Amino acid sequence: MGEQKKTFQPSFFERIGISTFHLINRVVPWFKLPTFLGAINLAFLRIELRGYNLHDGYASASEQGSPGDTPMMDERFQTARNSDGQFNSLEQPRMGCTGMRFGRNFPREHCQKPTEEELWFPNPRIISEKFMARKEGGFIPATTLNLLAAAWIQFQTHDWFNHELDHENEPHDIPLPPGHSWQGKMTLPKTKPDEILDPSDVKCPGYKNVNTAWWDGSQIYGSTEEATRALRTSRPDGKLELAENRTGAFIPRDKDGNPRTGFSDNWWVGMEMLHTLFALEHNALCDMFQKAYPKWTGDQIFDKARLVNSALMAKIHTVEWTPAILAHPILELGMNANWWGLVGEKLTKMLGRISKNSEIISGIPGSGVDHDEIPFSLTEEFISVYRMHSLLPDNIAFFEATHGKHYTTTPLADLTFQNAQKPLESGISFGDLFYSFGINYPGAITNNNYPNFLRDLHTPDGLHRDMGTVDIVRDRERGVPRYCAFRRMLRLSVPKTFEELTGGKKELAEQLSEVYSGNIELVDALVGSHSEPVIPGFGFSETAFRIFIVMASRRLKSDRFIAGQWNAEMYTKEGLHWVQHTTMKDVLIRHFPELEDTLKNSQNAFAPWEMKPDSKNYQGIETNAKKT
Ligand code: HEM
Repeated sequence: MGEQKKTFQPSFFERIGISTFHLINRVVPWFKLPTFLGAINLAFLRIELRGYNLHDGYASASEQGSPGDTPMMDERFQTARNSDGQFNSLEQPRMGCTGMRFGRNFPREHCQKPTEEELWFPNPRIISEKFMARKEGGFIPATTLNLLAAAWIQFQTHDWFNHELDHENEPHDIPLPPGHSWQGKMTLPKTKPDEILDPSDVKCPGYKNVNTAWWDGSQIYGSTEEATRALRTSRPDGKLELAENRTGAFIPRDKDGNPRTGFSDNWWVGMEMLHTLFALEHNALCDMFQKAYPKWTGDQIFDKARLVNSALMAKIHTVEWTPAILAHPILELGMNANWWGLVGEKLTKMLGRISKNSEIISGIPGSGVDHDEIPFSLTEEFISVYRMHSLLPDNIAFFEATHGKHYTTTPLADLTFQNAQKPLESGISFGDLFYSFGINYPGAITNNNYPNFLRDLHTPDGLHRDMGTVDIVRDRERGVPRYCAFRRMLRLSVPKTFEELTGGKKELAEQLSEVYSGNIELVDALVGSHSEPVIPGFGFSETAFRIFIVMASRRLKSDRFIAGQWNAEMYTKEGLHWVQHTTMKDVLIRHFPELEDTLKNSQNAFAPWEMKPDSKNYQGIETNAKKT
């Protein structure tokens, strides 16, 4: 690979910072530095990566539209999120919209459509069997997290992205190696490429995001204005429609039994819980606004409640979920700094922003929008690193929330799609469900930890997929570079041997070498990420983490409603206070007060909750495992 070109030039001061940390990191990696210095190191690393690792999915920025070709017909969207994602950027109103292409973290010439040989070698089904399949009784729990953390990240990804599949043309016919069984042929619809707008799209096709790319709660509000309208009540109260039965409120169903919410694919009990929770939070916000502003119309109430609810989810993700899964003091400081700045939460809550524009001193919200010269989109590589299917356990153990009595343990496979409400039907309440998720472990993101039901998954659209195979095929199909190239372009060291890749795990190195014919350059990004040694406290690889460094802050920094008009004029004083003073724990207790006692000592709602005495008697691996 030749020298990578930068898409933007850091300032003189930033270049000095970057070079200084390069020198320091030759001796000490960032994660071994004292906490404060480590956080500064990450801040400069982020600037460096922004220069190299942001690339538009279009050959021309004109695809982002202009006020001339995409006029704002309704002034409402100056101060409200548009469900199609339009007008977040007033200058380039189609940016981040439903149906816009995914971008790239690597130059497009390095993300080309594979040849048939490249697509199928080594055979993705063999990879799934060798490196993904969970062995019988071999669930590897992530003991620093709870199952809510797994459900949360799927819930968030449903806000951010979804690829469109091509159900009309010939599907992939995945070659099955001799002796490997599957019911019939293993076919998979191809990812639908966008039309060719430029000659470069032939070699590197663009793929569309059918969700808005913004952090706008589209998983609960929908990704079109029409979808949003259909989810609201017919009353002028700004609320989302919820159904009600003796167990409380829940997401209503359409005539075919599908959940009526913004994004209902890949539904299971975890989605049922989080969609319900944040629909309830939206409705609580509506009550608050109606009281504070009795003259507001239903639209005004809805718009502000959505703004606040979306910002709250972004904040919970930034300062709670991320430090839980990347449990390292530098990340704790760094992620808090993304929201509150290095001056910290207390001072920012008390005084507001003390630095007008510095995201480092006072955090990203309100620091000013900056796309780093590349139109905002989420990227193919961002999706690739969120392929975290191994977070899902085989079974979920259910308990009663107040005393902790064990009810039952159910295979997760029996709690998906139409069966997501099964526990509620058997008398387990939402409060019980949250308590149970609070003490169940998710799976660790590592080799051989895919739940087997996902490797034999029948979805309501009639498809039958091995998600291990699919995860590999999708990355290759969409031109995501393989592990070594991926690391090289993220300016990380590249292993020369399989043993170096696995951090000295000989047996794994041998298996990888065998499957990848001794060619380390062929190792898939996902397999390499699952095989490398992890930084202490981290729930996923450093390779994946580099993509997060760039993208986690970008989602905030590009958003007009977060980095831009982050003020009481946009959010109201009550709305801003709601975002800044609410945590995941508060949301849970607001809607399920029975959880208050359990959560009173919890520092982070995504770490295992304190168990009630009766739950401690349960011996299953779901809640009881040797701490790692
Ligand atoms: C019971 C739970 C789940 C089910 C049934 C499920 C199923 C699926 C299916 C069917 C797809 C589309 C596959 C294709 O491309 O043909 C998919 C994609 C994906 N899933 Fe899951 N999944 C689940 C949980 C999760 C979790 C916990 C995560 C963690 C973040 C996750 C992350 C992803 C990602 C990143 C994609 C790619 C989306 C895209 O291509 O745009 N999933 N999943």
